[in-house]
Amino acid sequence: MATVLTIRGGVPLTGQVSVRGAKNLVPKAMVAALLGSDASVLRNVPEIKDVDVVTSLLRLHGVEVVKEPQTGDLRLDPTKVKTAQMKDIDAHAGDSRIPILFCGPLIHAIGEAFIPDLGGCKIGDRPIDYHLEVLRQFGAVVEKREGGISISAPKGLKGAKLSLPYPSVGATEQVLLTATRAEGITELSGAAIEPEIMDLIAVLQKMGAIITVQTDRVIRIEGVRDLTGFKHRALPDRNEAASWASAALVTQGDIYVAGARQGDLTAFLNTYRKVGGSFDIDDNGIRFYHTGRKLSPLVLETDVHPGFMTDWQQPLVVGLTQAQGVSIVHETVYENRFGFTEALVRMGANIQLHRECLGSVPCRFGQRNFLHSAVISGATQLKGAEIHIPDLRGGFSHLIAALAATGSSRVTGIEIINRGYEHFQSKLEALGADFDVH
Ligand SMILES: CC(=O)N[C@H]1[C@@H](OP(=O)(O)OP(=O)(O)OC[C@H]2O[C@@H](n3ccc(=O)[nH]c3=O)[C@H](O)[C@@H]2O)O[C@H](CO)[C@@H](O)[C@@H]1O
Ligand SMILES: C=C(OP(=O)(O)O)C(=O)O
Repeated sequence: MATVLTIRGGVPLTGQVSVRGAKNLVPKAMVAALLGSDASVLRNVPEIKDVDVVTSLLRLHGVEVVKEPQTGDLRLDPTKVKTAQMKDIDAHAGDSRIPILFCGPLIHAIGEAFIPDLGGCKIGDRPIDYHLEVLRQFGAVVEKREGGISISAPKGLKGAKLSLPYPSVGATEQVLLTATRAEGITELSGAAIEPEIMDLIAVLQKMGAIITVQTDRVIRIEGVRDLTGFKHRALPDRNEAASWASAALVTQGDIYVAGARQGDLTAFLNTYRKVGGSFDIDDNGIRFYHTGRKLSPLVLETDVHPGFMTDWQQPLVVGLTQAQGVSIVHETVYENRFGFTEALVRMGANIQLHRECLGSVPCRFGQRNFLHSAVISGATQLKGAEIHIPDLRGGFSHLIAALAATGSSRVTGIEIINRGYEHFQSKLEALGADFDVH
């Protein structure tokens, strides 16, 4: 029987939550452990589904993954790494996007990799052409097979001069994880430079890698033969922090997010201030709150770092339904990230989607028939509805809309939220949300 969350809206969320290691770093640092000749220790690991998926995939490859009972730290020992059974790997098809990052590390460790079809949020086509192209340039041979791909490098992996057509986070990580132990020098231009990527570079440097981040999105990696294990504390989850910030705005609440770091959230904080949200920063976290004054509409474009992160867009759009006037949001990272607004419209929001680029950030989707710009007119009173959660951030957005709405909402599909929000039900409870689960 599917779990149903019944939410009675209208209660401002107030109190404190903590964010731990970032969903967009932790599973990748776990994959990096495969490159070491001895065990690694990763701290600040959240209990989220993507960590479980990668734990399982690593174990299938003979990596010992042990969680310290006291601290929750993960100890990852790759010394007995081996080829996994294809059928066991395929059981993880559709679970997450991380398996594609196993390619380089597994080829270095055992000469081959079988990768299941990827999962992750359905917010666009999400092809892996950049990943496969860079891997081929390192000398890998990729074969499509039923349920995934097989990949090997009969002549070894060799450094290469690479260029990404778009600063893809995953493809940049693919290059980092492959180049560190490839023979010779790799130069990547058009790289993504998100804070999670910088943290992965920190992990790899601790392992013995030589990586230089140059100006203008160029990263240079000098391949080394061997790497050791690492000890690392994962950077906090800035996307979860931004989600709770939007929850405070939407429910007229006041939430202290322990662990949130200003430096990772600069673009978000600027936007939050412009819309009329307030925040106080201290050494341990950030307090986000609604001031009681009217919210202001704004024009917003998502972008790669250091721009406004696409994963912040969906929760903030709910905030914009509560602003007085017309806001415009141009999504330039994913072609199909506004599907979640359908439920908001059913709840009473006034949102129109457009195929045109309503903004000035160069965008790949303009002439291609994608509803990737939104016009939001507010403020509108949201009312409870039946909701089925479509994806991670869209789902969180639906939850906070339901928490702000009059009446009650019946929400299904909440398992998706566990992919990126640790213990979200107990956090909601701690913030005073009125809901039950059956
Ligand atoms: C687990 C993880 O870290 N997920 C994050 C990561 O996803 P992910 O790494 O999948 O996102 P990318 O940065 O690769 O994707 C950005 C854009 O590039 C396109 N693309 C990407 C690869 C490719 O081979 N071909 C291609 O066309 C995608 O379809 C998308 O339009 O970065 C995104 C952008 O900050 C975030 O929203 C996700 O939360
Ligand atoms: C799009 C997201 O994640 P993933 O890449 O794991 O699907 C997200 O975290 O919002």
